[in-house]
Amino acid sequence: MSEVVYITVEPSIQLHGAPTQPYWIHPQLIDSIDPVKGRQFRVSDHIPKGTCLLVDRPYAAIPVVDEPATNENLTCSYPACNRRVALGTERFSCPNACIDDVAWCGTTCRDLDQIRHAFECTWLKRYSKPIRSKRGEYEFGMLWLIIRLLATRQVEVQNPSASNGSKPFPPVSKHGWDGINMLCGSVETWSHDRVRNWSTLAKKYLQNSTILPHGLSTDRILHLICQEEANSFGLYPRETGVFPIPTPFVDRGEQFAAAVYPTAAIANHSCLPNLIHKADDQGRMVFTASRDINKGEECCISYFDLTQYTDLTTRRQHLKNSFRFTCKCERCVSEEPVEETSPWNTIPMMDME
Ligand SMILES: C[S@@+](CC[C@H](N)C(=O)[O-])C[C@H]1O[C@@H](n2cnc3c(N)ncnc32)[C@H](O)[C@@H]1O
Repeated sequence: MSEVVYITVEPSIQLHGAPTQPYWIHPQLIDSIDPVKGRQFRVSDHIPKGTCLLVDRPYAAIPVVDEPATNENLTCSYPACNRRVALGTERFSCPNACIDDVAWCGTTCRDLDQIRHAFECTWLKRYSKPIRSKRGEYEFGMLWLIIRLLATRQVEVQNPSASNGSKPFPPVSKHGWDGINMLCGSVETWSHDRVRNWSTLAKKYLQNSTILPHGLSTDRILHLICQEEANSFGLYPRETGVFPIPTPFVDRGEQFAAAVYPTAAIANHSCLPNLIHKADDQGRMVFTASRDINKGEECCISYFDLTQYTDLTTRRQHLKNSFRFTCKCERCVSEEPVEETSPWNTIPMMDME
């Protein structure tokens, strides 16, 4: 077993023109449709290494931490803040004491987040314990992220002008709930067993009710789970996608949150990525060119930690299990074993008549 070396690294490359807006796209980053992969990012001009290409705000995010009351990686629940609520600083928890994972870094964030949190509060109080004990942390996190997607939508419906304030990204992406609707993933994407399990969860815990007044059908909620599972990002303390893998190698660290980003989700995967990605201190997903990118080239991230799955078989197996596609990136294709051709296949067949 290889040994993981934990050291903290500063971003290895300099950001050019790092943006300050909550949402930002480099003017040369364009989107198009690939016949096999669907939506994709390309660049319309040469991009130098180190250029920041995208900053996307999460539509919804959840913390993923053990022992939240004492964990220093807990993030502020107010989506526009999302900063870590470090231990030692004052934390403001829910007045209804829903769950310890919900906390704000100050009373301003807590007050501004009142309407959004009200949507999830009763559900969390009622279902978090039974789901966690019967189904485990993964399924609890998945359902909570769905609740937070629905909560943002609710806020958007109630106050359309305040919801995002960011320009849509034409032509194959939209922002806000419209952007969520465009995410790939459907019941056809996933295995029958997984869909059946999610269907049970959706019926049991996510139905439209007074506890959860979202107005969507159970089928639409099931579709949303399929989309969320195909598109959510884990948030880690260090970058994902640094390649070639440095020696001694540095993994990306322990996951502390999960989030859905409507625009960042357009990026396809490559095992030889030209983008590195990492959430900034406000949970915004930042894409940065890890090398010079040629005009017209596709821009890809890595969906997994490249230090963890290194050979062709384990990389493809991991992507198949987690995302249900066979990776056709240039690295995988170039590492495919050359099929032995029998000499008989190359001899033209004679007409024996
Ligand atoms: C997060 S989405 C990326 C955006 C997606 N192309 C779309 O149309 O919205 C992930 C999906 O894109 C496709 N995809 C991404 N990277 C791929 C790759 N290297 N090879 C084949 N398909 C890929 C797969 O269908 C995968 O389930």
